[in-house]
Amino acid sequence: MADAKLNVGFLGLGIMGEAMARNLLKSGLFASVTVWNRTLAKCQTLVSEGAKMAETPAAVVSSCDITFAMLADPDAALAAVFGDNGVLKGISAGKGYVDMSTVDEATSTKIGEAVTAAGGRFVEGPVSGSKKPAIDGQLIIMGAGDKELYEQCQPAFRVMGKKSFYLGATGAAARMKLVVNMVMGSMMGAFCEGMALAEKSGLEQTALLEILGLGAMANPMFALKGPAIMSRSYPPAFPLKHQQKDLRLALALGDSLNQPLPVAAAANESFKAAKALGRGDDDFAAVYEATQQK
Ligand SMILES: NC(=O)C1=CN([C@@H]2O[C@H](COP(=O)(O)OP(=O)(O)OC[C@H]3O[C@@H](n4cnc5c(N)ncnc54)[C@H](OP(=O)(O)O)[C@@H]3O)[C@@H](O)[C@H]2O)C=CC1
Ligand SMILES: O=CCCC(=O)O
Repeated sequence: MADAKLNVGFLGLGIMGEAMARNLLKSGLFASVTVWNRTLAKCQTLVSEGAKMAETPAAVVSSCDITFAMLADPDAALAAVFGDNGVLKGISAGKGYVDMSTVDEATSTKIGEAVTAAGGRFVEGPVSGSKKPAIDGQLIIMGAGDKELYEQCQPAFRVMGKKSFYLGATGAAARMKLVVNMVMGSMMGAFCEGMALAEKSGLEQTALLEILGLGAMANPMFALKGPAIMSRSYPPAFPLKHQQKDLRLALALGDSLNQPLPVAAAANESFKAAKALGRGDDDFAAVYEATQQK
């Protein structure tokens, strides 16, 4: 992307995608930024800020050199590529497709093989960091797949993130992201149980937060989510349904390798319970609600 300005596209304008696409737009590095979202009305804000809009993934890809995607889950990622007027209908020789959604290796591999069979190039690029890091362009990007495309994406990755890692062949970044989010979900599950036990045993949750924050377990997630848990108010930054999806996919990876994952399996049960309570669209800190069931 160093020479002539490229036309870039973005599929999926949810919590993360809208912020990431906005940063591409604001950077001024690209000749154009063309966006698509399944619910097309959600494109309007970015269009009012200077983005172009296309009515299908195929139309985005055919008008862009590189298209990024940030979609909910494996079903969404596959639908955008293989569906009617999907990515495959717009791919041609040399075009790049970079899927930044959190999906499993099988999904990513299927997409990568189809894109390359059509003459395109493929990188998977899932991210760590939530709504605020996405807004601030401070995501951590895990890349794998076509190394040349990964290098060509560096200017875009620097706009969206603070650091990117090239991890190897397609699948490596998907696996890394699932491992990272398995640890995160397990930590959040344990943290919420601690908050619940503190409260039930007559301790101040604020005191627990302060004590945890001063010791070896201090971390930004407890500091950020602790107050939300105390107020039992969970505006979504990372929707709980996506955290449960990531635990489910990580457990499936563990199954396929005979890797015991008892802590993650228990955390997954808590997230499933919270989802059953109707908390799927709340922030993943709402797993606390599963600890409040009688
Ligand atoms: N939020 C976070 O903190 C982080 C999220 N992630 C991952 O990033 C991805 C996006 O997350 P986030 O932005 O929070 O999610 P949102 O739920 O806010 O957005 C999901 C996006 O996927 C689209 N979508 C859902 N189903 C389909 C489908 N069948 N076909 C096409 N498009 C579909 C939605 O379109 P529509 O508007 O029409 O519903 C929307 O654009 C997920 O994989 C998530 O795990 C990774 C890091 C952090
Ligand atoms: O996949 C979501 C990750 C959220 C985070 O890293 O804070």
